[in-house]
Amino acid sequence: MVSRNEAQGVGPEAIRALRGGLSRAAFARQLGVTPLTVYRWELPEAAPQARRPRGRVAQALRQLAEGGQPTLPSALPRLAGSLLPQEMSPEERARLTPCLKFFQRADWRSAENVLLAMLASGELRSTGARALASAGLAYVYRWGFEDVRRAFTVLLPHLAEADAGLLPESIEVHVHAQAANLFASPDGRIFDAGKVNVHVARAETLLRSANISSAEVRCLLRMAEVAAAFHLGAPELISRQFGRLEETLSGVTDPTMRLMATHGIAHEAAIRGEASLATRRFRELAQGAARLGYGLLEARSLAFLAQRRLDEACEPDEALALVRRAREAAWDGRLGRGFSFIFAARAEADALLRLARFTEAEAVLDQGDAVVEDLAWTPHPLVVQRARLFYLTGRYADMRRLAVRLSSYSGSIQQALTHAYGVWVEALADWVEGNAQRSAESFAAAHARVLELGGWPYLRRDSIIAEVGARAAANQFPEARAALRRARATVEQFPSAWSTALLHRHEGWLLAREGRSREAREKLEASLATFTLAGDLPETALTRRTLLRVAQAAGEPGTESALLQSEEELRRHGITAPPDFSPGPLHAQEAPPTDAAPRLGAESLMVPFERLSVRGMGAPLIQRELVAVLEGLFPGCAPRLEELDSQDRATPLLGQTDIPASEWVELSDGYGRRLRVGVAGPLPADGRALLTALARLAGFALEVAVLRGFAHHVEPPLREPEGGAPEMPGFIAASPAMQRLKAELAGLSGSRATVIVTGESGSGKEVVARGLHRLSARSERPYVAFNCAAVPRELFEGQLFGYRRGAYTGATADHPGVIRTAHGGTLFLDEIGELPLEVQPKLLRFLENGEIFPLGETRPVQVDVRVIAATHRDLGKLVREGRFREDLYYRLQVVPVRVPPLRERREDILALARHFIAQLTPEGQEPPTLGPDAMAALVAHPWPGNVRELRNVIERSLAFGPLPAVLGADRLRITG
Ligand SMILES: Nc1ncnc2c1ncn2[C@@H]1O[C@H](COP(=O)(O)OP(=O)(O)OP(=O)(O)O)[C@@H](O)[C@H]1O
Repeated sequence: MVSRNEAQGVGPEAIRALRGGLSRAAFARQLGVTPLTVYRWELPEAAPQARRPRGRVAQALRQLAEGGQPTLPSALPRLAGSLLPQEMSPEERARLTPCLKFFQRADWRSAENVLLAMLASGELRSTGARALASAGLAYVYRWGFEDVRRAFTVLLPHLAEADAGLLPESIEVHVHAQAANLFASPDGRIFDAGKVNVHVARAETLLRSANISSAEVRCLLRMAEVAAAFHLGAPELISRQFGRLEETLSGVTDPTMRLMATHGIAHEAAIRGEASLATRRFRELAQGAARLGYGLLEARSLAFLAQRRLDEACEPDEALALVRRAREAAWDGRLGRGFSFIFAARAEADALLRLARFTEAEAVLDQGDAVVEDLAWTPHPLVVQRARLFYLTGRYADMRRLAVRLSSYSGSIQQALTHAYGVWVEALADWVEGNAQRSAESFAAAHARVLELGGWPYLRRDSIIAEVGARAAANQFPEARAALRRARATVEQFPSAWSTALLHRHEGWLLAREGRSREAREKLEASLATFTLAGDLPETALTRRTLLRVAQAAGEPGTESALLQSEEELRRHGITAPPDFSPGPLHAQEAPPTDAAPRLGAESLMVPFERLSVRGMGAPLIQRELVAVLEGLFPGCAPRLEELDSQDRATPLLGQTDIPASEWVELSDGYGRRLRVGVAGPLPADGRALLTALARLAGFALEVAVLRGFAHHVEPPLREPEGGAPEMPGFIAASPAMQRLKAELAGLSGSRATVIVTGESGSGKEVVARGLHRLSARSERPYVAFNCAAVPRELFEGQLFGYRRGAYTGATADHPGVIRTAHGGTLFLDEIGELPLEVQPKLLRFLENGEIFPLGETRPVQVDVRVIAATHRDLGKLVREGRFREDLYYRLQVVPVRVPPLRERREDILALARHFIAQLTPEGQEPPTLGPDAMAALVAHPWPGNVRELRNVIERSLAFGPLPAVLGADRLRITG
């Protein structure tokens, strides 16, 4: 205790005793002085920098030291609280630590239950432990359930404790990190960028002074900064903060946090206009979150993926399916509707608008807006869809009201951007009301505003494209041309098939007004084609009407009735949008084409080339475009697309196959698979050349789509090992496909990830598994193969997980089980499709946390094993049939590796044959060489039994009689 004498003088000992368990910084905050001052008080009297408390502070401290009630300063009574236990006890730490596992697995429900139970039971006594538990709970509510307000309620008392300096530094840092994220959260009533900065700064100081090195805390701080920059609507700041976040991420091991941070990074790519990268990232994130069972993040990623795909002009049903999955993952009764729901609503409404399902679209927008209201969020994310709804259904007064709502938005979330959207909606309202000039000015103003703000490619693109049309309508041709150049550059920079189609329409309109009706029609045809293929009913109908009006103005006969039909089509869809804004006279300077025969030659290539070179199209759309273009170019020619295997056997993909094709051209699908496009004759004179040119262009477009990640299935990137292909003795890989596979295996050698190898029976799956083991750091440890098809059901669990003696009748001795046998090494689970259903959850548990429960054992056993599974069956089908658990399926699909059948890689046949001849020739004898007829026979055989069949053929041919010098076809005896 502090002696009266010491207290009188408030010497160093007295100060230290009064400070007790408080950090210097916390103690200093209590007293309203700096930590340096406290430091100086605590120095021995003799030290040159030593100081003593003075004045009212000294008086209050003396009173406190004497056990009396301090009168001044007012913060001091709180010091009494500081004498309660603050530091966590080892027992408390032991109780709290296991919760980390729940966070890492995104098991939010368990984390919530356990933490609530601990807080309610009173087993956590110290302020430190209680604060840490609450910070954990706030984390669960914020990231697991998107319930920011509940998170706040939980954290708030501990923020007061942190302010009062009542928390140990190592725990205070967590409280500030959570607080920073809550103030940065997507809730307009809570968001406060200033407070984010304060809490980040306080956490940073504590990290430094207490020397805490936690990558996870740093990552959380960076996430808070990024979110704050995003809500402020400051793209440049977002990019800068994202750079820092990415740097921090490298040290983070918690898989859930990695996903959360990666989600932010995907967003940043979208904001920067890196469309393909964003699509790829959202797709991967959705898969990663699904594997982890992190419903909310899966839903959010799917919502953004749906929006990305719509931008790429996917069919609306695809987007609706993604939104449906998002709803299932999060909102179908499991979670309240938070921020992410707004984006699911946006994608859903967009898709419904494309299907002309206006009432449903409006209902979805209303649901989304209810969340916007509840969160005091900016209304702009749903604006484009709402404005389109009003435009298509002729609700112009509503459109004006929407513009006012945006322009008068006074919230703090992306205010400037929201106002820019307001200008855009106003411009649209002017447009539909026929005020082209004012509309053009407003679109230009919206565009200028968003350029000033930086980033935000969507509004940039939408406003500049609209300006082209508005300028054209206002007869401002030079301005329209200037806008067109800018619009083209913008679409180049932020590719989107749907936006390109829109730009083509506006450009067509401009050309028509300039009197260049032939070119106008080509643009409009290109636009029409993309909208048609994308299944966008309203835009298709509107574009068709514009096209017909241009044709009519150009004096083309027969357009009257087509126009009537077109109006009827619009009516049928419930579209009341005016024909075109301020139509004005169209000049007909060019004679319309007079014959209906296919127009060939350079000119006729214009539209097809335009259609096939739209940037941002996905691979399926390109394929459909190719067939549609050919249909248009050679009417009645029955175009079709087929895939060819290495034996030239064709599988039809698209188009008509009942009329035999007379012309074929091959192209690649961008992945190296062969396609061919065919048409039935007779073709015009230069038809063949045209077909070839278009096939080449489509092949090129497909390749670009794959490279840019617009293809449907993004294959894993190949990681070339440093210094060329890896050494894998005995693994024959002469074909490009196997070379790629080898490089892929080398890329996987450093990882612990579970790999699933698929491929037909005998194709070499086990060889791949062994190769992977040999390449890995585990190569010196055991490699254990276990065939799931070879073990009787009732013995399965024991064989796999092991058992204690007496665990069941017949268990006469302990058995470690194959998993434990493989400890430190690799376990190859062959025929995983045969795994009994009842064992599947146990294997899943093992894959997730490395724990097994041997039979008869009461505690789990931790094992370090890398699993490589293999199957020749279609696991997806087994899942659909209910014979394989979906969760295990996704867990296994972390890294899929496909071994192609031998017929798809004929370059390997002779290399393998020579390898087997060398291997099977008895020692001391000269291996025979292959005769030319044998080689021809080997290469021609389809090898339904794959490499195993080839090996058997060679083995048989060497087994009978003396070895010949040259192995001829007669000795090979290939059957089947
Ligand atoms: N790339 C290769 N290089 C050398 N040998 C190979 C290669 N691929 C397969 N083999 C040989 O072919 C035979 C069949 O291979 P493996 O057992 O790996 O096929 P699998 O796909 O696992 O078959 P299953 O599905 O029937 O289990 C083995 O004798 C193997 O050594």
